[in-house]
Amino acid sequence: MMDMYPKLLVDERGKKYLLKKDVKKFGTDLGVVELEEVGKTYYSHKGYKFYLVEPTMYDFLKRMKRNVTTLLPKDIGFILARGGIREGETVVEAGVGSGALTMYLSNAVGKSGRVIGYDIRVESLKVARRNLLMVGAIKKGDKIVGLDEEFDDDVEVEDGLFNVTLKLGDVREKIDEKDVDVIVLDMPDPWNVIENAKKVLNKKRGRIITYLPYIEQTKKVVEKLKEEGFWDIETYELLERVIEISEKGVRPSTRMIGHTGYITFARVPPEESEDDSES
Ligand SMILES: C[S@@+](CC[C@H](N)C(=O)[O-])C[C@H]1O[C@@H](n2cnc3c(N)ncnc32)[C@H](O)[C@@H]1O
Repeated sequence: MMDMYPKLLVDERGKKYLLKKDVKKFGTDLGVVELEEVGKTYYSHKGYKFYLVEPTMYDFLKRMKRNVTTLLPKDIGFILARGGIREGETVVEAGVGSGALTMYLSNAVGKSGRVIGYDIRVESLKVARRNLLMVGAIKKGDKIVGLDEEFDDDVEVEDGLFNVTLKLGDVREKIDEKDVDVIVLDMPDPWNVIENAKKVLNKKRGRIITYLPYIEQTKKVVEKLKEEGFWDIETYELLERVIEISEKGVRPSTRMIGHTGYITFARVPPEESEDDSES
């Protein structure tokens, strides 16, 4: 994983730096550190302590390039858990944005599953492609379907999952995949996707998940889901509080994120059975 930035340098204050694998010397305001093996403690020329370790996916999420608002861990985690997204499933996602959610979807469905990420913006797809390449969700040289462009990648992850396909496309018009287990929509007008979603979702376990910043949008999507017979519909908003623990005492941080989005979950209706005789 994360072959391009396989090193995470952490100073005594907890400040973190993602470093390229060939970096052997790094300068900070706490001095210059000579770096060798990952998994060791080093000291700068000023005597400050540093850890050199592997970054987690969370470290990468916090520092990756982005050109749209990305989902936060609290919402990503709940989408995976309440959505019941598991190994082997086929997930369609739109829009991919910078690929924050895509990274975690890729991990959840594993080697035997796949994630197909749509976006209508080439710039979003290119940023997502780069991020996903670095975490081994896509392979060096992989193209974006629908975009006639070759990529000359300088990153190669050997043991990635390689289970994500990126597509330039509007899911309001068409979803190419069939027998889809989960559709996740982080886009402004998901109600325009519900009819397409209903056609391609697996009737045994197909689910849809939408993420929207406004309650008016959420009401509109829920009304459309009901109209199309979707069931097990639930909407959530999650609040996160960081707890500060110090000598003086323990209390929630005085600052918190006020609002991110409303997350709605629903299941597709099964087909009518052919035998409609009453027993
Ligand atoms: C807020 S961003 C998604 C962020 C993403 N969830 C992440 O965590 O990085 C919304 C994205 O939806 C894309 N989008 C909007 N309408 C779309 C549509 N009809 N089909 C596909 N993508 C769409 C936009 O181009 C934009 O990149």
